[in-house]
Amino acid sequence: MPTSIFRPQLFSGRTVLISGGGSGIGFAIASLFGELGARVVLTARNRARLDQATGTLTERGIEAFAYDINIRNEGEVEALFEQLDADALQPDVLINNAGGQFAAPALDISPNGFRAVVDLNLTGTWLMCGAFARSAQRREHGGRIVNIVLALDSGIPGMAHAAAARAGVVNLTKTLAWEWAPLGLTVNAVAPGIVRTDALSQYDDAQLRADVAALPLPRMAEPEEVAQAVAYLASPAASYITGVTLALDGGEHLTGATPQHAAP
Ligand SMILES: CCCCCCC/C=C/C(=O)SCCNC(=O)CCNC(=O)[C@H](O)C(C)(C)COP(=O)(O)OP(=O)(O)OC[C@H]1O[C@@H](n2cnc3c(N)ncnc32)[C@H](O)[C@@H]1OP(=O)(O)O
Ligand SMILES: NC(=O)C1=CN([C@@H]2O[C@H](COP(=O)(O)OP(=O)(O)OC[C@H]3O[C@@H](n4cnc5c(N)ncnc54)[C@H](OP(=O)(O)O)[C@@H]3O)[C@@H](O)[C@H]2O)C=CC1
Repeated sequence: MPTSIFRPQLFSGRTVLISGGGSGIGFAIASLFGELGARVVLTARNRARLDQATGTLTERGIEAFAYDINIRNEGEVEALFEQLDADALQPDVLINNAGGQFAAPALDISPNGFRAVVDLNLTGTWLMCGAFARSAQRREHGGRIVNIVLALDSGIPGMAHAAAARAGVVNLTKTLAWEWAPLGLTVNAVAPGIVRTDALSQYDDAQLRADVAALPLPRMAEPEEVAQAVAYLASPAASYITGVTLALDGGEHLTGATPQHAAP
C-alpha cells in the first residue's frame, strides 16, 4: 500500500459522499477520506454490504453513514439528497465511483444490455452530479466532484457499452467543469486501468494477467492508489484543477488498443 502524502485531518469538517462506497475502490476511497478526518457517506444497493463497511470504518474511529439507493433511479437519487439535508449530512465532496459492466463482443450486446450499462455509468453519474450541484447551489457552498471512469484512450474492446458511457462521463466532466465553476465546484475524473478488487473475478484471469504484463508498469493498481489520486483532486492542492481526467493506468494509454479483450 502506498504511503500517504496527506497531512492528518486534511478533510476534517468535510462530508464526502461516495457512491459504491461499500466495496473495492469505493471502500478504499472512504477509508482514506475517513482516515484524513472526513465524515464519509456511502451509497450502494446492497444494504448488508454497506452496513459491514460502515461497521469496519466506525471501528477504526471514522464517522461513517450509509444509504442504500440505486443511482439509476432518479427518484432514489433525489430522495437521498433530501435525506442528507434532513440528517445534516450535506456533502462537500461527491465521488461518483459506482459503476460496472459485463464483458461481451459488441455484436452480442443487446439494446437492453447497452441501455443498462449506460444507465448505470453515465445517467447514474449525471443524476448524482445534478443533485449534488443543486444542493451546493442552494447552500451557496462550493465543492468537489470526482468521477471514476475507465482507462479508455485506446477504446475498450469487449466493452463497447462501457466505453461509450465512460467517454460520455469524461466529456460531462469537462462540460460541468465549465458550467459549474461559477458555483464554486470543480469537476474532475480519474481513469483507472486494472485495479485489484474482488470485482475482477468476473473477468478471464489469463486475459487480465496478459493485459497487465503488457503495461509499461506491469502490475495491477491497488485500490488505495486510486484513493490517493481522488483525495488529491478533492484537496486544496488541486483547487485550480478542473475538467481533467487523470489516467491512473500504469501507462496503458501509451500502449494502444488490445482487441483480445473481447469476450469469446
Ligand atoms: C478482459 C479484461 C478486461 C478487464 C478490464 C477491467 C476494468 C474494469 C473493471 C471493472 O469495472 S470492475 C467491475 C465493477 N463491477 C461490475 O461491473 C458489476 C456491475 N454490473 C452490473 O451492475 C450489472 O451487470 C449491469 C451491467 C449494470 C446490468 O445490470 P441489470 O441488473 O440491469 O442487468 P440485467 O437486467 O441482468 O440485464 C440487462 C441486459 O444486459 C444483458 N446482459 C447482462 N449480462 C450480460 C452478459 N454477461 N453478456 C451479454 N449480455 C448481458 C441482459 O441479457 C439484459 O439484456 P436483455 O436480455 O434484456 O436483452
Ligand atoms: N477494478 C477495476 O479494475 C476497475 C474498476 N473501475 C471502476 O471503478 C468502480 C469501482 O469498481 P470496483 O471497486 O472494482 O468494483 P465494485 O463492483 O466493488 O464496485 C462497484 C460499486 O458500485 C455499486 N453499484 C453498482 N451498481 C449500482 C447502482 N445501480 N446503484 C448504486 N450503486 C451501485 C456496487 O454496490 P451494489 O452492488 O451494492 O450496488 C459497488 O459497491 C466502478 O465504477 C468500476 O467500473 C474502473 C477501472 C478499473
